[in-house]
Amino acid sequence: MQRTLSKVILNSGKNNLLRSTGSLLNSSFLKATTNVIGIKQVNNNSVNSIVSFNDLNKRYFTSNPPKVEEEDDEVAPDEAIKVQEKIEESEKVIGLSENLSFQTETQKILQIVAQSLYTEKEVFIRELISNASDAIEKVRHTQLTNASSIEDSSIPFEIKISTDDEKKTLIIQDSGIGMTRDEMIKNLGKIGYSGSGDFIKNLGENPDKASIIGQFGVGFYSCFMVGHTVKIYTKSALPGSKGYLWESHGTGNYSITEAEGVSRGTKIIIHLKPSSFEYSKMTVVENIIKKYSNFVGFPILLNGSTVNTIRPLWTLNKNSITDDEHKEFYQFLSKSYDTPSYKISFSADTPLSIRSLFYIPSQHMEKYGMGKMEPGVSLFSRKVLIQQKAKGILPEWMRFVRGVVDSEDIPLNVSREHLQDNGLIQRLSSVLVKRILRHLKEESTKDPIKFNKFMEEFGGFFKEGVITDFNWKDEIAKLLRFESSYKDSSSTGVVSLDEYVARMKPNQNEIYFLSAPNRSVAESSPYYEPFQLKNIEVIFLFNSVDEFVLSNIGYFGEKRIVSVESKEAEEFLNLNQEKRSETLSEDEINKFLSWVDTTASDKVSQSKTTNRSISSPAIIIDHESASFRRMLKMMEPGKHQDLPKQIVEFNMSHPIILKLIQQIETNPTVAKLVIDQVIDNAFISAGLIEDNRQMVPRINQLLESLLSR
Ligand SMILES: Nc1ncnc2c1ncn2[C@@H]1O[C@H](COP(=O)(O)OP(=O)(O)OP(=O)(O)O)[C@@H](O)[C@H]1O
Repeated sequence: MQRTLSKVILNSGKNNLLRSTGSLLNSSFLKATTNVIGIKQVNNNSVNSIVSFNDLNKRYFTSNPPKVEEEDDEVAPDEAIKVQEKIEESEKVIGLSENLSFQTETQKILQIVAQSLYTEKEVFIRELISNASDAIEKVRHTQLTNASSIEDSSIPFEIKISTDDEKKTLIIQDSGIGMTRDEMIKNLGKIGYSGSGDFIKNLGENPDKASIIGQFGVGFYSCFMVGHTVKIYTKSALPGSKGYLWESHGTGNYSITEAEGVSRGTKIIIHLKPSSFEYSKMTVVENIIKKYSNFVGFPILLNGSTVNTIRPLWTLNKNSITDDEHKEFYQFLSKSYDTPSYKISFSADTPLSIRSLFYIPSQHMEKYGMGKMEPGVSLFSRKVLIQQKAKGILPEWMRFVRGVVDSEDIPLNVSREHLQDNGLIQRLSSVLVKRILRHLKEESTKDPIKFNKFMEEFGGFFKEGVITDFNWKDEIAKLLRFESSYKDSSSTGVVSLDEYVARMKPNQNEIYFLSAPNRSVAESSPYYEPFQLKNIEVIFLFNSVDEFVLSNIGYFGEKRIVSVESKEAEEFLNLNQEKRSETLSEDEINKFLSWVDTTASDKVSQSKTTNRSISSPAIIIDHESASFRRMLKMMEPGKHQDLPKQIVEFNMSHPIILKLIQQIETNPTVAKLVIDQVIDNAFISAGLIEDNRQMVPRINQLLESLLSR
């Protein structure tokens, strides 16, 4: 029975046969057989009009139906009809079909969308789910504001998706606001943009069509990228609304037919093109839903099971989210197993609509040389994913932040390639960076120990920020932590620049730092000595990059940041120091200095007396930073950098200098050895000597002369 009727229907691809069988189909016989063979729709069409048959014939035989290999069966079916026949649709069309044309501009845009808008075809699912979610949002809102004005108010808010690998169809159904006949014509028949004519003209041959089109609402049309036929059953939520079938091949026309058995909302049936048959497979669709729409706020049921299990936490009231939920969400986002050290939730309505939730991990892998982290923030618009791990939402140095930003001001089709150049994204980014930095600042005062630990782990990113992100360097500087000479039982071991400034001496205008390999070297440095004597705090830097970071900051507020080895430090110390009472006459001093200039001319550019209270005989001032030298060397490993001559200051009260002066004439060989060693020692204190092996023969000579006295 089934086979016989199928044969009749399947052979009915010929127009006249359809006509001749019309009366046969138009009978109670049909009703009796539809359940058996499952071809309700065709039968229903036929029941109601011969015009519909013609329509069907025209639709499926004149607009390039997909080529499908014939089955090796005596009743080899025409796949186009077979697909149509076997669709399980509870709806029945009633009345005549109304044939309508898409607006001219829409036709052109449809063509472009179907051919070139998206490089990834799979996004049509995202677009349709997004529309479904919007439609449910609208009905929910209407119901919340006026419960009586909703048709079928007991239907649950959900999105149902079903795949049929045999029929090569994909159905997406929502229980949303639906559409009236006029709304369908308005919303689906034309592009919702008044200047679309100009738009098409401008589009012309522009190679970047995707980013231009992305500014306009063309989401629905994306289903024609994968479908040769799209049918929509829809019924508006307005009480007393009729149901309709909208149908098109995405070419110039569409039809609208009244239908019964349509439930509130919209049901889209896509008959897939052979090149897109994969979208009739459940696993393929499931992965796409999880990728793009996992956080849509309504349940998405795929073939009966809920797919989106995670609540869109960023849209919820932050007090309603448990720590466990945060942890689960963070782990989902970051694909990790740790607990985030901070969570930052931020929402705003003006000037931009923003719902965001950020997490800061407890550790990162870059420090293990695992390569640069990918950005970790995904961009959503109304809970629909625009781009995963989007570049440009946060600056690159903030790549350790994981999270979600949802802004309904961002169009779904915003060009991903040009996200960073988009003015809206730049504004969004600016607001978000400010909030994250502000939040971290608050955390630093709330729990300084926890914050310092965090900075120990992530400080490198912030330092990168100071160097690479001019816009935020001052704000970032407030979060940096450094070791310093300051000791206090309540101190956390590190200081912020704000804390340093608060402890500055009344006449101190500069922030002083000292680079050294470790604390003990810093504390025994002759450069630190005068500061220690005067009880002036000095920031200790133990990492070559830190000096570079501080020189990039330059000024912290009004306060200049300078090295203790700088001219500025020298001037400050001079101001704060009584002139040393020299034991030598001016003549003796000048004689000594000119002897140094000639004897050590290979290393000394200028010799002077020092006013610093130091216990060393000599010191180098205003020299090239040792850290910079090390960094340059790291950048150009093979290149030898000659050490320039230095300004050396001598402590004319130091016993070595006093005794040396006495021996310049009487014991010139030893005097030369001594002055060379004194100068080298000053170079060592300044961190400028990279290889001290060259000093060994000289030290041996000195020891020998000492022992032979
Ligand atoms: N599932 C649906 N339920 C109700 N109305 C719908 C549905 N899908 C689409 N529409 C209507 O059709 C219009 C056009 O949809 P389309 O996806 O092309 O653009 P859009 O949603 O306005 O913009 P976008 O490009 O951001 O998706 C929608 O604005 C909406 O009014």
